[in-house]
Amino acid sequence: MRVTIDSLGARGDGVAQGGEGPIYLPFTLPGDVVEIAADRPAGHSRFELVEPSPTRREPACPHFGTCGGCDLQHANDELYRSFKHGLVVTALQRGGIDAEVAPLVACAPHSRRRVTLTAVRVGNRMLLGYNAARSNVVVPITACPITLPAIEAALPFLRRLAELLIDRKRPLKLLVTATTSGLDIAASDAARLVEKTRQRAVALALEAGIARLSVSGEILVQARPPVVDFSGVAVELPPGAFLQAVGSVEAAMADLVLAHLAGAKRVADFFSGCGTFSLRLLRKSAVHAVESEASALAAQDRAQRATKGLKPLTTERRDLFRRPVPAKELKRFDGIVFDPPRSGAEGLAREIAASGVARVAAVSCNPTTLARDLKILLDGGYRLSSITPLDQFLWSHHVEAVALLDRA
Ligand SMILES: C[S@@+](CC[C@H](N)C(=O)[O-])C[C@H]1O[C@@H](n2cnc3c(N)ncnc32)[C@H](O)[C@@H]1O
Repeated sequence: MRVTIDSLGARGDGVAQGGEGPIYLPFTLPGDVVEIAADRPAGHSRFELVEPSPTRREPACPHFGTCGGCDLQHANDELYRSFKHGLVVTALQRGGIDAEVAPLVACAPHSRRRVTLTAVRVGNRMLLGYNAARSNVVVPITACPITLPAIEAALPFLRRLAELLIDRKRPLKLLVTATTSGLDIAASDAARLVEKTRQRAVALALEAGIARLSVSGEILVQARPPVVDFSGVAVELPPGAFLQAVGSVEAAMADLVLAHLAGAKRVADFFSGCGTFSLRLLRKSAVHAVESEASALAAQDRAQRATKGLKPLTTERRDLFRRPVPAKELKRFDGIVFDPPRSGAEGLAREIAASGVARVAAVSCNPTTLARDLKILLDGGYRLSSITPLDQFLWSHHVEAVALLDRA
């Protein structure tokens, strides 16, 4: 069957209309004409590109098409950016919200400061890379044009490190973060380390000049504390702690949040992590930071104490899904920022809606749960003053957004 791709689906696959409903074809673009051959031998592509769309361009990476990390390297910038913008527009429409969406804040290639690599042993070979799309198969990589050059250059070292740490029975994960003091590597699902392996891993890490190596939360070696800079406030990252993936996009998110909450005297930062927003807000507002990870709260507390001229910070360890802060306790704040995991912050949004706090900034990595939470706030009397999509996961189908609200 010959079809023309007419749109992109939410996961970045091309969509064509077949007789029995939509057909999703990975790595195709609107305007592509493809021949679908369902009777091809197993393992072969189910379709052939007959006529390429004018929106195609040469992918930047040799692994594009097999590696599952990127969905859309073959799309030109205009199509790619309108796809990401459209993800937020569609989520708002489906959530019953009528709002204008600001242009996408884009990120450049070679800007990602954090990646998670997977290593597996296949026979005598050790493969280090990313999973293929929707699969457990690891595609070994020799390049990764989304990451900062420091991470790409470390791939040979990371392969040698994985050889030492890998457990034969399960995939090893390496969370690699480029900090201002060097690479921070947090390994998980590693083999049980005997003393000799431990020493070899430490020697290898020191020789490669990395800042810190930790395995399953235990620091094996720290040559220098891994530090990130939140607009002039230096924070020492706990092993494995959350960090926004691209520094420039994090700064753009923070600019939006800070401009909206300017003038607030007491701000609550929910799902605060290591203080991405709270530490920046502290230049002008007192902040109460709430988060489930004690190490992340301790990191921002230390950073606040070590930095001159900041307003007071209080921290609270709390499970905000099980125990959202009640509306009556929120009334002591005049600004709120919340930045939950993908599942969103439904319970907290209900409390905020009932609180009457003047200004709210909602940050999200999932447009669908964001739309649900925004609807709760709008129904509770808030007005949406802007919503901005931001791209931290270049060439993927993921998009972040910052929504700014005040009382109507
Ligand atoms: C998307 S991150 C945002 C962190 C921070 N705002 C930032 O920009 O770096 C979500 C944060 O929520 C925290 N978290 C996850 N589940 C939580 C829960 N049930 N209660 C409170 N915090 C939680 C995570 O530890 C993580 O730091």
